[in-house]
Amino acid sequence: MAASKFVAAASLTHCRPFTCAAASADAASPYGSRLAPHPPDLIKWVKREGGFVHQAVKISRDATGFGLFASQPIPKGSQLIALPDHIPLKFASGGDGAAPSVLANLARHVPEELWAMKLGLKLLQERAQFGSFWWPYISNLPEAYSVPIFFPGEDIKNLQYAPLLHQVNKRCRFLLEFEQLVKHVLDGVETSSSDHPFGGQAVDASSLGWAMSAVSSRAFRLHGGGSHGDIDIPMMLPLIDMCNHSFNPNARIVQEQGGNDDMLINVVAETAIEEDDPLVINYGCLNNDLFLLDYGFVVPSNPYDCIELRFDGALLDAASTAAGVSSPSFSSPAPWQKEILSQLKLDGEAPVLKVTIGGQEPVEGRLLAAVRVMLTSDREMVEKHDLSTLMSLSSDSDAPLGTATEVAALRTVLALCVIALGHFPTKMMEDELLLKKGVSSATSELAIQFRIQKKALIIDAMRDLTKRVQLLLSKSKDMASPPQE
Ligand SMILES: C[S@@+](CC[C@H](N)C(=O)[O-])C[C@H]1O[C@@H](n2cnc3c(N)ncnc32)[C@H](O)[C@@H]1O
Repeated sequence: MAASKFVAAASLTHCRPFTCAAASADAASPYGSRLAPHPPDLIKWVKREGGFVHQAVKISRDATGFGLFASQPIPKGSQLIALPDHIPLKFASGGDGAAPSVLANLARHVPEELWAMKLGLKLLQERAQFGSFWWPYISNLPEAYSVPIFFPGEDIKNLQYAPLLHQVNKRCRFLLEFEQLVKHVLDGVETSSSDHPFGGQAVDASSLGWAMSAVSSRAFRLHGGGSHGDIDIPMMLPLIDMCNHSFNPNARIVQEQGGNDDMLINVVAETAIEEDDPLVINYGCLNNDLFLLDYGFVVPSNPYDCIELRFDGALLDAASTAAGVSSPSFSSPAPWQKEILSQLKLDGEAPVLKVTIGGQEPVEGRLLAAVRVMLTSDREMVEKHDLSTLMSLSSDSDAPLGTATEVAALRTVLALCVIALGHFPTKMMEDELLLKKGVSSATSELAIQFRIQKKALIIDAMRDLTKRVQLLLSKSKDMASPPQE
């Protein structure tokens, strides 16, 4: 109706549009552009609002966009940043202490695993509102994110790794469905009404995706404090979220209970920091799937990266046969073997069939134990060991069920690795050549880096397992041959 269109147009003058401010694309760092072309100084804002920022902390451009750096040496243990309770952006934060009902209603439809979307709704609301307390912070947020939900379809395919493709598709589907739901709910709210959470603006999958990515790449889950007790509350921490990630951090977040049940959030120097060093914190011991999905980057040689496989009798029979086992029986375990598989949660009620290769161990303990147990008929020998021994690959020459079984088990896992590598349409050398020649976009580069890292970790696991097999074989040969005179 014309009348309501007029109202909508009028009300939009009171809200900030979701279309981004024109910011120049930055070739060195395509994700460096911010929502506002010239956002206010975040350090000054935090100080003005009662926070503390160490005099040597500065914000500078780097390859990731921006980061925090030390402008002079900082001694270990120094307080770097402190944020009082009213600065973090939380879902329930707002004038009256409770989320407005339309927003709360929308948030109820967000599944727990996509918690970032819930806080994202609050972020969008504050982004839309002229005069928002958090605008100095929000205007400093990146305009775009390098997470795979924004990859062109070709680069999603270029990831070549089914578990991640599944997650990306799930998130994209959710955003498209949620867009419809938001539209439906907002249809029932007058655009000029103060109940409208986005100042009368329509919200589409793209702005929802922007908000979800802003939160997933920058929010921290910290103790709520006060009435929230020990519950982890996701919150966006202005300025603190300018710290980039490292598994060797020189800073960390520490929470402190202030007066009136308020929570003070501090960043403290964990080591002495040299002049010009970046201030880095550990985002968590995550695999590259999560780093890419939530943060839009890949950690090279990530010690927590792994590949997922499904524990499947037919797949394991094929791997075992390829490894030279004459008649493997993964598809038809004996009752006593089935019992152990159930204890490993690989059979029985509500099994967890996802197993991993790589990461902290070359092969997940549950998979190793299952393969060992399935490749022996010696029930008595198996029953001499507890589950943790069967799951462990502690020393190079451990063979709890005997050398022959151990060699067959490790070769079966090696064959699984070969099968997993075969699922990637390109070889690692081809990928490396592509990167060397130069690819056309940052998203293609990220997708190729991601799949190179997956292949590299499989190859590392294969090297480790091969070494173990060789050691076992040489040890058993030594024992078989009589000592030389
Ligand atoms: C919490 S923000 C850190 C500040 C961010 N660099 C900026 O420009 O606003 C997290 C984002 O920084 C980038 N980032 C952080 N650590 C990184 C790292 N080790 N390697 C590459 N990118 C990183 C990623 O884009 C990530 O989503």
